[in-house]
Amino acid sequence: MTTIPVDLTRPMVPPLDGQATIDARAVSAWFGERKVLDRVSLVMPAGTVTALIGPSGCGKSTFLRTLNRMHELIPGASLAGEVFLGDKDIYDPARKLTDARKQIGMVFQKPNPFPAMSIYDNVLAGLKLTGVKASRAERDDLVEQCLAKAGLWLEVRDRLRSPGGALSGGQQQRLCIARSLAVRPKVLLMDEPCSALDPTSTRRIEQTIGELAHEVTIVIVTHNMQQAARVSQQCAFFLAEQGTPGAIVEAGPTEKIFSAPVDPRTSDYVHGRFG
Ligand SMILES: Nc1ncnc2c1ncn2[C@@H]1O[C@H](COP(=O)(O)OP(=O)(O)OP(=O)(O)O)[C@@H](O)[C@H]1O
Repeated sequence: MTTIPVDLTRPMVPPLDGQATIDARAVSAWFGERKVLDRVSLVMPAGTVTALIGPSGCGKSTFLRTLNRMHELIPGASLAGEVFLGDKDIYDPARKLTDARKQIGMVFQKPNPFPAMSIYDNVLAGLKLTGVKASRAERDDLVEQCLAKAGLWLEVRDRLRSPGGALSGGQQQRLCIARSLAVRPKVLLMDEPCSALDPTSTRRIEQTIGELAHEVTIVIVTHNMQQAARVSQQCAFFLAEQGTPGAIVEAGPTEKIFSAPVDPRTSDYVHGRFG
């Protein structure tokens, strides 16, 4: 019998390259005449989980939506600035909107699978929209891979033809993560993905975030400071003071933001003194 040498020091998933770094440069956003974000700049490095924190209404979700061109879908909404994915501006007029959406996926606060569609078809729903063709065997593989990465495979492998709406809330959210992964995004944006879930499902999603971070850059909006501390390596604290547009007060390594922030407003917020 011959033995095949295995290099156990090699990571199973290759580390992300700089192409998956998302870099927002002086992003401002308006709803009609009202400016809600003022020149926000933030580098969200490849392979890192970045948490966006701050009180309600300071522009976290708006900023997240500028990162995959969803902000422009809102009637009356406008924007200035640049968002680079790797070395390309996603707002470059020469680039197609669908490219940005394919490369930068999004998971919302409330799980939104197609309720009557099977679990299997839910995972592949994004592929159909982007016109990607795959054989039956390739589709089967992809469904298994994505459900496994989202931490749902073992729970649903025997009922892939059941409707997505028959799953629990936490399972539905992991199904939505699997659906986002099927188009092989470089970045995954998550807008309070656990706020509608119980503590056990929340911990399961947090575990999934930790597992995915090696292959997709993650940006998460959360109101839960413990969650930000548990899942992120970098934090950005947003604030919109006295009717001024939202801006970043401070951003840096999560440990520093929680234990030794520079700005007293950051310290007050992370220690629950306001917001
Ligand atoms: N569709 C919209 N039309 C008009 N104004 C909006 C719209 N969406 C958000 N806004 C306003 O933009 C500002 C920023 O809102 P945004 O939802 O980005 O804040 P947030 O920090 O994510 O808040 P929360 O934590 O409560 O979700 C708020 O003043 C909000 O009222």
